Amino acid sequence: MPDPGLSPSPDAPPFLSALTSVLEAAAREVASATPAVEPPAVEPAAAPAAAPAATAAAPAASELERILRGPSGLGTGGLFLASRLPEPEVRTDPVEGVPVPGLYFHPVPEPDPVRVAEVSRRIKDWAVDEVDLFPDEWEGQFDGFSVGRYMVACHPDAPTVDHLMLATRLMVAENAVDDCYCEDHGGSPVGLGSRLLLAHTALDPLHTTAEYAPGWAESLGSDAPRRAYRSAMQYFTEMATPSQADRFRHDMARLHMGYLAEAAWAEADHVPEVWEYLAMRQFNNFRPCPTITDSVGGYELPADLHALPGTQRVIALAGNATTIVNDLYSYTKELASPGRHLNLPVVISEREGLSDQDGYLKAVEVHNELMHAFEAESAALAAACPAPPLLRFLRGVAAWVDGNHHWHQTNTYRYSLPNFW
Ligand SMILES: CC(C)=CCC/C(C)=C(\C)COP(=O)(O)OP(=O)(O)O
Ligand SMILES: [Mg+2]
Repeated sequence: MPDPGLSPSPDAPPFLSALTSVLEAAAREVASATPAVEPPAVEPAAAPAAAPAATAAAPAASELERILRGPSGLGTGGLFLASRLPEPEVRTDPVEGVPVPGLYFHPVPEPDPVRVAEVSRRIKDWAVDEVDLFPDEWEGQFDGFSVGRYMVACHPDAPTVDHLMLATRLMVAENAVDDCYCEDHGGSPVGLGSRLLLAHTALDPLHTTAEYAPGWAESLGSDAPRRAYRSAMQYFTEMATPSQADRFRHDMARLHMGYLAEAAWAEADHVPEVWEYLAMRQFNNFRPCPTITDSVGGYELPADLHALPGTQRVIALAGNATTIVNDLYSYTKELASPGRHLNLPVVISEREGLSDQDGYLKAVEVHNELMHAFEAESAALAAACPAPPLLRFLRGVAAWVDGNHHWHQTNTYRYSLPNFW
């Protein structure tokens, strides 16, 4: 059974080692349960059997064999890339920025500087020449975001820079919508629903009559966020499968719903209950970034495996952990911004009568509990359904979680820690 590129580094955290040992055990089981001869290169597309529920017991060997094969039939050959990718050069020099004391995270090496430089060059060209993203006075903030470094750190298995650019354009476009529609670059809760819905049609197109279609099409070029969404989505749909594009649209609708809840509370100057805030932050969330890890990796997690309740829970837990990381590293930036910017430490302090410091420290504990739950559930899912595309997807989500922390910790242009220790 070829290793689908899942062998973790010797110092991999226990969670990843567990994933790998599950894959090796599954490989042994399938090898012992199946003849040594090579299966036919292309099998007639069989009617997809119901995907096995993520249960404590591993699926039967025949079912396991079907799952391990992944998607088959015409046109699926390209979904399985060479299992060994060249190891990118990584630097071990010390990085700027210190981690939040007490935070549970996995350090990652500094991303490959050659890839970082190429992605940074290409994304700047795209932003300036293709979508006219920002006025000159915002160029420093664009550069300071270091999106090239962010995406190379979060997608270590991307086979090419073209694949990395899929994630990078979307990340920039998503932040442009957040900054310009919701936050401090002209954002406002007033009328946000209308702006977000019209921008969403750049991802999820309007299907209408010949008379009204031109007005809609022209609107997609009317502001930088919509130009960015339109272009980034065009590039994405050219390389992703229709199922992956549909998954992404669903995740972006979740994101936009989260923005609307946050705006409703801002408009009323309301501080939600802690659980209400956590619910909002599960939607106003990095989720649309890790869930494209398969598209950026050049393979596909089949829709039936993505839809498993176990997969959905793992994705939600990972997204929640990554987004609370942002709350913790952006805390001082948000305290300094106009008005009251809600984040988990602020809401805990306000709702539970704790000092700023104690509210922050409790938010760290909430993050750690989410991270442990993510890793435990991911390992359980891998054991219940050890299909190579799912195992690779789970590893990709874990890599995104780790790269996201690395970027937040080391982006000292954008973030700094409170003096609570
Ligand atoms: C890239 C993406 C999908 C973003 C989703 C929502 C979002 C902007 C965040 C999760 C980051 O939160 P926040 O608005 O607090 O950003 P900063 O703290 O200003 O970095
Ligand atoms: Mg923030």
